[in-house]
Amino acid sequence: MVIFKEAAQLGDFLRHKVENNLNIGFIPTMGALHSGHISLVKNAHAQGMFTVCSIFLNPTQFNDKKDYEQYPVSTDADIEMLLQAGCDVLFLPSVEEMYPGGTDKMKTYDFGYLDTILEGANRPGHFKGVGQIVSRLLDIVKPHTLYLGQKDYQQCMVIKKLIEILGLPSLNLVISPTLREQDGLAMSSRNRRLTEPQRALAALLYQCLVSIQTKQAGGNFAIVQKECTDLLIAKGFTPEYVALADANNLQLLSNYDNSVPMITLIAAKIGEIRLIDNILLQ
Ligand SMILES: Nc1ncnc2c1ncn2[C@@H]1O[C@H](COP(=O)(O)OP(=O)(O)OP(=O)(O)O)[C@@H](O)[C@H]1O
Ligand SMILES: CC(C)(CO)[C@@H](O)C(=O)[O-]
Ligand code: BAL
Repeated sequence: MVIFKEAAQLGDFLRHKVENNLNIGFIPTMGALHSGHISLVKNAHAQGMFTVCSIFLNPTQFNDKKDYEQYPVSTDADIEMLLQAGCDVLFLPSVEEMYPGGTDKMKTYDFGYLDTILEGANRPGHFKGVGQIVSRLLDIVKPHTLYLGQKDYQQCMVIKKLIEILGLPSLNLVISPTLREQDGLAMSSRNRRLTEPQRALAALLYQCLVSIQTKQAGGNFAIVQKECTDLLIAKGFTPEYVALADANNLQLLSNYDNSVPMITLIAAKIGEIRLIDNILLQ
């Protein structure tokens, strides 16, 4: 695996690979890698991509300074995992490399409705920062296929819109299923910050999602939503949302509606750690 810290060098290297008929598969991450990230790398590798992963803790997408400062970092272990997974290139830039004119100088994108609900409403400025960094990364890496995880479902929709705004119709987007721990907790870098008692409770998010799915037949979402919210609060969580939406466009639904594909999404804090999860209803 080749490691690059400079955008221009990586760009030159990848241009050469494309001239030699390789397809670039790109997996952007913020590091502290786990098996969920590695599943994306392995997927790209299995699809015959020349596989590029980036690790960059992007300051502009953190609305909470403490969350940024305490985000787990484990670069040596990350490199080892990427090597094992068959990753071809790791891009490991500095903040200066990604924001050469400073973080204020970057172009921003308007994601409209998507930025006003759920993660957008609860993390002001978050998607603006995601748009800034993903547009910069796409410009450097110029991938054929971009690999993202369903755990960040709203982010996937925002990036889909970004791809439209940037006018990149040939860029293929692959969204991979959420990898979970044995008790159902979605794998997440932030899980590392959970204390043992917090970790023991954390699978409650997934259990709530499953109960929202199970109770859909003839059910009343408002009742199930309240049950989940009350249960989360009783167990010491601070829920931010327990939502049901049209999976095509994230229009929020006040009740189950079998005429559209549905997704249920939760965000809740346990102590200082903010966790999100979702499942598509079947
Ligand atoms: N459990 C998972 N299964 C599959 N893909 C995942 C999983 N967790 C994260 N990803 C995907 O990996 C990519 C990089 O995510 P990121 O580096 O933010 O990790 P993360 O675990 O989501 O971190 P955190 O939840 O703490 O923000 C994103 O596309 C994300 O959706
Ligand atoms: C897409 C991303 C790498 C942009 O910083 C980040 O939001 C993430 O890891 O999901
Ligand atoms: N995993 C999405 C990026 C973030 O939480 O900032």
